[in-house]
Amino acid sequence: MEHQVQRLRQAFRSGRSRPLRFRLQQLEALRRMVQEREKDILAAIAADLSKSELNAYSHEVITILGEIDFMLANLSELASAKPAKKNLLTMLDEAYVQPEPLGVVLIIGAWNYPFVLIMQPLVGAIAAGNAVIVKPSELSENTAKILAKLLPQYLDQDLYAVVNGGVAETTELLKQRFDHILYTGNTAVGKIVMEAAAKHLTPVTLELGGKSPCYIDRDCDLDIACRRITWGKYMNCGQTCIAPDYILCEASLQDQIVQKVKETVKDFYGENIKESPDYERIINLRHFKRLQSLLKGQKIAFGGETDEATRYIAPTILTDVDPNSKVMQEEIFGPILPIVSVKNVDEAINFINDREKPLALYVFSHNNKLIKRVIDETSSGGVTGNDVIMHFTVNSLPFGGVGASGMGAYHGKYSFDTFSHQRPCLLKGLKGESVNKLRYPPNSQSKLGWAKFFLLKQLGRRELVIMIVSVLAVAAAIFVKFVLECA
Ligand SMILES: NC(=O)c1ccc[n+]([C@@H]2O[C@H](COP(=O)([O-])OP(=O)(O)OC[C@H]3O[C@@H](n4cnc5c(N)ncnc54)[C@H](O)[C@@H]3O)[C@@H](O)[C@H]2O)c1
Ligand SMILES: CCCCCCCCCCCCCCCC=O
Repeated sequence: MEHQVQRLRQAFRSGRSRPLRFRLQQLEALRRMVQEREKDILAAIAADLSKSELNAYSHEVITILGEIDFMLANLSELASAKPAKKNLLTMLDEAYVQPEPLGVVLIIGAWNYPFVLIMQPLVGAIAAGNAVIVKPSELSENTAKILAKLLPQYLDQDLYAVVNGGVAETTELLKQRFDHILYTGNTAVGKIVMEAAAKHLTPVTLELGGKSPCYIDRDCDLDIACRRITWGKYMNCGQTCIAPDYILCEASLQDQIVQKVKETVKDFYGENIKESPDYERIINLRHFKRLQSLLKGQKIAFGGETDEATRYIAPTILTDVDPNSKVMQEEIFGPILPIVSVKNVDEAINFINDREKPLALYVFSHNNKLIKRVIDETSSGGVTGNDVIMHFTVNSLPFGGVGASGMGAYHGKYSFDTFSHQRPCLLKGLKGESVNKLRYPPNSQSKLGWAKFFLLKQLGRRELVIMIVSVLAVAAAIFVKFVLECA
């Protein structure tokens, strides 16, 4: 491992990853890889998640093609130096912020969207000019294998590497010094990653999970709300970090919601859900058993069937759920949708604020003021109003958590920024020592007065013009006086 990181560091130090032309070439190669090897990639994702290739394409491949296209179109602007506002003391100097690559970065992915969660940060890290090691999840082993096979065929092998393996390999990897780590996965391992990173003072982006609430207001089109929630909850068999984890609503809405979700499930997946190519399976037996245990003692209003041999769990709704029950204590990450009743929106807001900050928050209402109020009075990684999941798809929005759901963000410009250092640069000339005397010892009251004037005075464009005109006027007056006196 140490040797591998060293090799990448050496390649990074050679400066090869920095020129924009090189970064663009690598991103184009990545796009070629996705297009030319689409079949292999889809087959791997499909095998890992019992997913149809059509769904693998729309859940994972579209996002990556969009992200690569965004970077190709915007890289030169993102990577350019941005002029910075100056003060009176530095008025004649050049001040700008120059994004620079961080160095060698590590990206650790999770199994539930195994392609996106490696590739999307990788696009940002390459665009920002870094060397990168990616560590796909061992639980989605087919995608891990295809990434290890394909990435070296298309990308510069000295700058970008894939390490595959489980806890032992990741633990070893985390002993190495990186310049940034982006980790996606559960909170417990997030803490392990952050602790390992702290030993080297390596900054981290932690893309974690949590229980994302979904509040349905009485003043709402329930048909539409339930259709959208059904899509987002049961997509990928509920194994989506931003799936609506549970519903909060007034008790009187509960039965209607159950009925409408039930009808939508039938529309989406047919009479025999097991036969539907659009309904996935639970990733492994451990998660299957964990999910089964969440059903114990609950009122199952719909679904609840399980089949261990195929790790099938039907789309399920639990009603009258006690907030203290197990299903409300951990992120569900499966196709189980509890409904917890609240008296009104105030109680919903308190319910959300009494718990860890979630990765996503959803509110359904005709009343925009109510939606804004819920946003203003709570906190979460991201929000979608009157829909679920969709904020993930907008790459002009930063994607990430807050508090227990993570730190930092990526996607689009935010990925570029995450993997860059915003380097402040001030370039001065070697003249102007008369002004500099103000900061050289010995200090005095008068120097302090001038320092205050130069550093604290906020001059807008108008004041600057007045000042320049005044200086010119004084100069002109001196000149005229001098010329007239000499004449
Ligand atoms: N915020 C997001 O974008 C996002 C996306 C997907 C999943 N998630 C969250 O991730 C969780 C599900 O993922 P998971 O954690 O089951 O995925 P996982 O089991 O695939 O683990 C994630 C990564 O951590 C590594 N890992 C596991 N144990 C480790 C250890 N002891 N030391 C070092 N590395 C270790 C794995 O090898 C893997 O690469 C959920 O909570 C979900 O909400 C978040
Ligand atoms: C025309 C149909 C297009 C549908 C696009 C929907 C894309 C959904 C992508 C969801 C990906 C969510 C990944 C979340 C990562 C966390 O688990």
